[in-house]
Amino acid sequence: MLRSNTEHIFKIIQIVIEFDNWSLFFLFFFTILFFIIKAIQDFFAAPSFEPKREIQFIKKIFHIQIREIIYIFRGAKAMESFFYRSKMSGDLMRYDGRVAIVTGAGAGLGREYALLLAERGAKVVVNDLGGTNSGEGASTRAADLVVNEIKSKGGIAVADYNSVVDGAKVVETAIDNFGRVDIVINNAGILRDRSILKISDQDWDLVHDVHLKGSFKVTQAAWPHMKKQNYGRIIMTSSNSGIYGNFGQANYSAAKMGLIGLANTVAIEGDKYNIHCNVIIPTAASRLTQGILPDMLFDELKPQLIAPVVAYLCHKLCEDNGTYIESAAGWAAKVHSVRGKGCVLRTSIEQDIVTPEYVRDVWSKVTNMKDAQHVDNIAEVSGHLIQVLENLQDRKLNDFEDDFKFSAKDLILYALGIGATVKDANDLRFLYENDADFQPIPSFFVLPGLLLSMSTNLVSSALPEGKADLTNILHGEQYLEICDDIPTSGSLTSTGEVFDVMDKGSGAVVVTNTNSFDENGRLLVKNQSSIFVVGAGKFGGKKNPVNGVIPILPAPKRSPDFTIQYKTSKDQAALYRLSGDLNPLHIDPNFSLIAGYKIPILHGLCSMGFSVRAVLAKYANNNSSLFKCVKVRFAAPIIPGQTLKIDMWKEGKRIHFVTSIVETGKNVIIGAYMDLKEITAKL
Ligand SMILES: CCCCCCC[C@@H](O)CC(=O)SCCNC(=O)CCNC(=O)[C@H](O)C(C)(C)COP(=O)(O)OP(=O)(O)OC[C@H]1O[C@@H](n2cnc3c(N)ncnc32)[C@H](O)[C@@H]1OP(=O)(O)O
Repeated sequence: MLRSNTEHIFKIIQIVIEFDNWSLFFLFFFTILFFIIKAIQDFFAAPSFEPKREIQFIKKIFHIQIREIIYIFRGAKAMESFFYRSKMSGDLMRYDGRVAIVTGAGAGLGREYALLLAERGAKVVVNDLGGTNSGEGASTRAADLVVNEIKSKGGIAVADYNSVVDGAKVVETAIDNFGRVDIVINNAGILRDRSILKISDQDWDLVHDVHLKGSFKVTQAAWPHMKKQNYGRIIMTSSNSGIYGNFGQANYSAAKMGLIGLANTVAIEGDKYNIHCNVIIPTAASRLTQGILPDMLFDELKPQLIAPVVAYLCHKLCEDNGTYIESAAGWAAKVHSVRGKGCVLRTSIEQDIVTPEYVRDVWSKVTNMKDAQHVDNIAEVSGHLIQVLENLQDRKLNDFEDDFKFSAKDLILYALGIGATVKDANDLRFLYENDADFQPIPSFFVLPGLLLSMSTNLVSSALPEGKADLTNILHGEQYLEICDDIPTSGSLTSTGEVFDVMDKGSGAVVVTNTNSFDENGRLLVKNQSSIFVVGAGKFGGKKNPVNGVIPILPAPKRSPDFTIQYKTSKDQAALYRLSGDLNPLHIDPNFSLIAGYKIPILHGLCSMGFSVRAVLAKYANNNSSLFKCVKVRFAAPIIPGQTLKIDMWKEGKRIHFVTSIVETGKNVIIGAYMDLKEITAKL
């Protein structure tokens, strides 16, 4: 028994040494360990018996365990080889019955492609002119060596010494020797590196002939055969020198980029005949890259690490068509172009001029790649242009986006900015975050829309000529609608668009629409702002608004139902601006002079906030949740410190109001109304 156990242990060691899959080995090792521990446990748990029988029992146990260990390890070994076979060879990709032409196959990448395909059953035409790197001379040696190598390994290959420019002859070699052609790998290439000034016509032509024309000619000659057999796999070889440019390689870069263009169309034309054309963008150590790449990189760029990628692209299993694959050093990735969202350069379908100044003003939008996307085909390009025109017709111009975060502190600061005061006990709910009814004053939500307009070129993007800037813009009108329950803190995302542009002679009126959504995508707020751009009129635009611009409404003719007065403070604008509208027009005397005002004027939205407070206090018991919407026109400027008189008329759930200045009697807000969900005032 001892002898047989020793044999068994040797057997186990031998099996373990042969293990390739160590994770599998450890799995089984621990299974066995578990068995042994279990057996020992069972033994000690068993009732006591005579010592002799005990020794017998231990021997028996060990004998059985060792036999079992062998069975288990043998099982593991069998599984290991099964895994190995199925991973490495079980579904071995073969090319039996396929005929492949590999151009420039005398060395480097081409040689590796030829060897790999031949090893896996393809009959290979090893094309190589046998010239130098720069395309001089010719020799049969390079192709012959590769053919001999293939044959010595039992493969089938034939040499072809034609220039790829004579593509028909290359393909003839395939047909004469093997009767068909299934795979074309356009790999032949030369270099004639010179900086742009020094490139001769010959440098240009030769490089283009070998890379671009050669690929075209071989592909064209193979085409009828592939079409007839309803099968073909074509590879074009491009280069990062083409995609990114490389100093001294203008000729080569142009040809390599040309190959991508060639592949794009060949892929489209071949699709219905099951002829696929893909592009490989290799970085490989070859005679073309020797001396160009750093040594450390050069050593790792083994062509045999790229060949399997190309072999896969050439296999019937590969469904890609028109794909560009970059590969190097045992790494591969798909490459494709993307296009930015872009920017419409006209304000309406009627406007048929685009000025360089306008392009300058929106350049950051033209070049913004934030939402860049891949375009699949040329039909998508035309489809997109049609969409642009339809949007222009519907007056949907460019989209703008902005984020707006707010907390209780912002609500309180805003409330103070529009005159809420702790002197009025009813205002505490707007000023104290621990108040049981703490809530925002609804007009706070004009801010996301306004700040989007101020932080982007939304308004100036609408004007065909001349910019809108802080020296010539005035807030003309505002509409605000609250669409859902409003929170006391959160983060909103606002999207904005220019909705209308009017030419009022003395100025242009740009109407913007902004929608603000909460973190869950819920639409909370709609804003529509009309910005009066002084001096930007007379551009030949239309005068009247389009449908959808919310009109102002005249107040009823009778005397007001109710009036409230609020005195603004001299610091009103200084306080209000801290809510975000930092326009210097409202605080900087020098700036206001430039804008045409003797002293800084109050923010329009600040006076609107005062007016909303008045209506809310009178008709909604200061309950913001009853607010639906408000519309105002800013008819004249207000100086901080002036007293506002808000006259109100109740018409159902609509409260019309006009705001005027007590000291001058001048109307500053006209055509205004606020809609409530219900009225709480007892009249
Ligand atoms: C970039 C990001 C965006 C930034 C947003 C804003 C940032 C803020 O910091 C800016 C502000 O808060 S500015 C302060 C608040 N606004 C004001 O004080 C403006 C007061 N209004 C005025 O002075 C004049 O109405 C005035 C000067 C606007 C127009 O007066 P006039 O030139 O005399 O025009 P008028 O002859 O009365 O009318 C000509 C046509 O224009 C229409 N119109 C008049 N006032 C308008 C107004 N406020 N809004 C919209 N349209 C207005 C008239 O209806 C008339 O049109 P039409 O000829 O078709 O009848």
